Amino acid sequence: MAGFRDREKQFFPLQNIQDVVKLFRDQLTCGEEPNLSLLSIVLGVIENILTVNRAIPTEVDNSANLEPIFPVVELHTIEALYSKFESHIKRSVDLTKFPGPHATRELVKHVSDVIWGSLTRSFYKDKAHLQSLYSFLTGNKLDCFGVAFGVVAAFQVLGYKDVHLALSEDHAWVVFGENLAETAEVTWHGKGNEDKRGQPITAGTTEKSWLYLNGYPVICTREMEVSSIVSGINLAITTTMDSVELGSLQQELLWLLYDMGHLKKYPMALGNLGDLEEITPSENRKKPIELFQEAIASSQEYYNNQHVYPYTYLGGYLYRKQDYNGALQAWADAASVIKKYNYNREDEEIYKEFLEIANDLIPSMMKHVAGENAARIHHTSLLYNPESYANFLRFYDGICEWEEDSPTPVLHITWAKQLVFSISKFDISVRIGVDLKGENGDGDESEDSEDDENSSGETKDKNQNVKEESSRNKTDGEDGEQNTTKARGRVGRQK
Ligand SMILES: FC(F)c1nnc(N2CCN(c3ncnc4sc(CC(F)(F)F)cc34)CC2)s1
Repeated sequence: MAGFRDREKQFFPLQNIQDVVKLFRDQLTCGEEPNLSLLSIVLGVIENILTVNRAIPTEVDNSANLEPIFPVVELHTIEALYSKFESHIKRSVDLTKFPGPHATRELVKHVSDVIWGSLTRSFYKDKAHLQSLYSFLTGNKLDCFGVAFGVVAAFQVLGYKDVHLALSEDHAWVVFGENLAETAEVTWHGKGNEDKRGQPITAGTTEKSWLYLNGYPVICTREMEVSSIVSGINLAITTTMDSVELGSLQQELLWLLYDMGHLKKYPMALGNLGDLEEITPSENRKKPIELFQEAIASSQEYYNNQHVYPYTYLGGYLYRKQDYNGALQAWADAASVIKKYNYNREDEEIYKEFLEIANDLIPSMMKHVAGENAARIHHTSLLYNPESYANFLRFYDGICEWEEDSPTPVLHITWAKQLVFSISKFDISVRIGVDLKGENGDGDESEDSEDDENSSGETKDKNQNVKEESSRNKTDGEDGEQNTTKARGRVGRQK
């Protein structure tokens, strides 16, 4: 049995974060493919101990031992799980019927059936911590992403190099065959949708569909498949508490992958790293805002700017930083992406994202600035800012265009009520386009409003972005736990 080569064995036992980083670095630089099954099992063992099976020593006085709890991961634990996966896959797939170097659709469907067939019938598929092979091997449970990843890891165990993970913002499938020209569903999506496992993903399916990113999904290399399991580490101990150690491990591994260029074409992983940096800034590393902007640039450069999450990552961050003008611009940009799609019943996740922005975040932002008397008096508030108003309108315009020609309606009475509430907070001067201050762009007074127009025909506005540093109240719970300070609703992976 192939099992482990001495090269992996030398890194065990894993006693701390640096040991795990060294194992990953070796796997990513050793010249051969990184071993997806090994790395998924290692992350699953650590995640399980730090979140699910948190053995907090009750009798020990926790306030005394400030040492964070990092589990010691023994070689025999990993070896046992790895060989269980390897033998399960090799025993279930008779390759004599599949001679060629490339996978076939029949074989992809069969491997998907092997993974699928091992899952316990009744488990709550939305639960957290079901994404790794550890969950598959110890609990026979996998979430939607986990099944797709499991198929790809199984093909690596079988010696195939052409089966790779394809990722959208809320679904996963595989590409395979010569030049990765073939696609196949291998997992389910959402609730109450019949799975289409084995079927190709055709142009008809992907066109104007957010779930398939209009044909611009992330096509993973082996190294990007490693990025996907690192990005998929779930820090949640409870809905309000995250593991500090697990977050630190995820952050270190994402920087390792970033430095090696394996996040370059993976906008969501860049956004994930930006979130981690907001919570626990690393010295001498890029700032969150830079990472969110790199995620946007990645989508623009590699995915025809068809991804929405890069803009909502940025919008959420700016909102938390109370840079409300910036947040409105990012959300208007997000709406300018979604307007190119038609909304259908399998797109609920992105619907929830825009619903929260329109009916929760923007209204509470308007309430917040309406109370800022100083900004009101000096007209520096966004309520007097024509650019903010323009972004606000562009946001709603994008959502209306998204709804046009869609088989499923988007807007309903709550959207309309919240629109009326928010729009009424803008000052009459920006809504009717009169510049009450009478100042034009170059600062001198002039009655004639024509002069206020600059070359691009926009009314220049002296308003600066209204920014106040928000003091992020991070309160640590028990030793090694941290209240999640993320203001956004969870999307995509199951929390
Ligand atoms: F837009 C912001 F508010 C977001 N905050 N978290 C967001 N997530 C975080 C995690 N996430 C992801 N992060 C990395 N890779 C992937 S691949 C994928 C689709 C599926 F799960 F494979 F089906 C989801 C996803 C989904 C998007 S968007």
